[in-house]
Amino acid sequence: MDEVPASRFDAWVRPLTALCDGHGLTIKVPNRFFLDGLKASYGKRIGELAKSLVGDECVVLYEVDANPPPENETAQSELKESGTQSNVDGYIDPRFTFENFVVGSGNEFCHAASRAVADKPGEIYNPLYLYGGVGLGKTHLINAVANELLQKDHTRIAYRTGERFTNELIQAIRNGSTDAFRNQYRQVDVLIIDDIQFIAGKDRTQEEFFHTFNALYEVKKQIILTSDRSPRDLTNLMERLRSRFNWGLVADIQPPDLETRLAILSSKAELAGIQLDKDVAHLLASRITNNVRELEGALTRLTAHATLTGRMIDIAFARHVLRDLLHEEVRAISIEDIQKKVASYFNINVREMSSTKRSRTVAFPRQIAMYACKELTTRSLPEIGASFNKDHTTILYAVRKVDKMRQEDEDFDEEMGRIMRLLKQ
Ligand SMILES: Nc1ncnc2c1ncn2[C@@H]1O[C@H](COP(=O)(O)OP(=O)(O)OP(=O)(O)O)[C@@H](O)[C@H]1O
Repeated sequence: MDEVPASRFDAWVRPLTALCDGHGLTIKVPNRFFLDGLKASYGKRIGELAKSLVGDECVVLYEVDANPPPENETAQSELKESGTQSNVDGYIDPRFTFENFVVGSGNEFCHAASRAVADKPGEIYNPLYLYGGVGLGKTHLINAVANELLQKDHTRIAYRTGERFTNELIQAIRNGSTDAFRNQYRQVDVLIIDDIQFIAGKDRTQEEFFHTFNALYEVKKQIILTSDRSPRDLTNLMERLRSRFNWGLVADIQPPDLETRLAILSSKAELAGIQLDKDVAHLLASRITNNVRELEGALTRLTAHATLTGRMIDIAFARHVLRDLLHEEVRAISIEDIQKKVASYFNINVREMSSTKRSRTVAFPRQIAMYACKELTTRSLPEIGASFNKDHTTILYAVRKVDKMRQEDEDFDEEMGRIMRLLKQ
């Protein structure tokens, strides 16, 4: 109790009930919302205390209590006050903070840009447009910006997914309440839209968003957007929106390298209050390479299995529990396989794949191989680049070029289909 101020003790510790059975500690919490806040604020410390009380092998399990004690509302109201969620229209996830975001290759630029925006919203990078593949931390970063802003002052934030923005607009049109729809967005200091790609191809939504964008931008309110693609690659997007998305800072997030994946695992394990064996961490980080969400999911699965069966998480256990996930990765096609097969298809020497020759007979098959590597393996652009002796921008260029050709040329698309099937055999 000495470690936590009285108000926070009442809010976060008093509503808990704990049960210790000699191997582990089960903590009952009043609800899911409370659980997220508790883990983010005290998960690490609870894990440490449990170990010092019960022993190093102690596993902490959290359970949502079906019959919570009546005084449990304190934490929610405390969260509302400290995080001033009342200034928020939408849900900001309290778990996603800058403190628990691991910075490494692939995300450092997006991280720095997000930090800068959290420091000076509306002033330097407006809009901030973050894009990149699935599960790489975009949502985490934009929530971190929002959480940071909520700590500092009374910034009013609207947080939406592109899908929800669209659905709300459809609803407003149906109800004849488009004015109210418009107004709610124009009164905020920061507008955050996750997965803005969703509005592409939806003319009315784009039109509405265009006006909201202008209204906020003119009065220097911060706009933050995420997408799975760069503005340039968002087909079916109005040109005037595309150009606006480029007015501020466009930053791409790449899959983390091995070192960063290990650091993320260790941070997530620490937050969950578990000790992860080095070899197991290495097994996961080297096999699950381009999606942090999957990496986190693997860790959660391992922990749950270990807790339920009372087993230690060692390599054999991890291989068994995650056999489907790891097996799939083992079977995955390698870059070398692709280089060999594409070279033989086009009748060129496999060494040309990493040579500097630029003649079309060599350069084009090489670009096709680069494209196939991106499509069929889980390797990141820099990793693919290294296998071709090129940097990641050359790979990106090749991927885009082949993609575009496939869209525009039916015969080529058919041939590419054949090549891809061959590569998968
Ligand atoms: N660098 C990181 N440090 C800590 N956690 C991370 C990091 N990158 C991603 N994560 C975690 O991975 C999970 C997926 O991240 P997030 O939801 O932000 O991905 P995303 O890029 O928004 O994906 P999607 O495009 O599918 O929405 C989250 O739990 C997030 O906390």
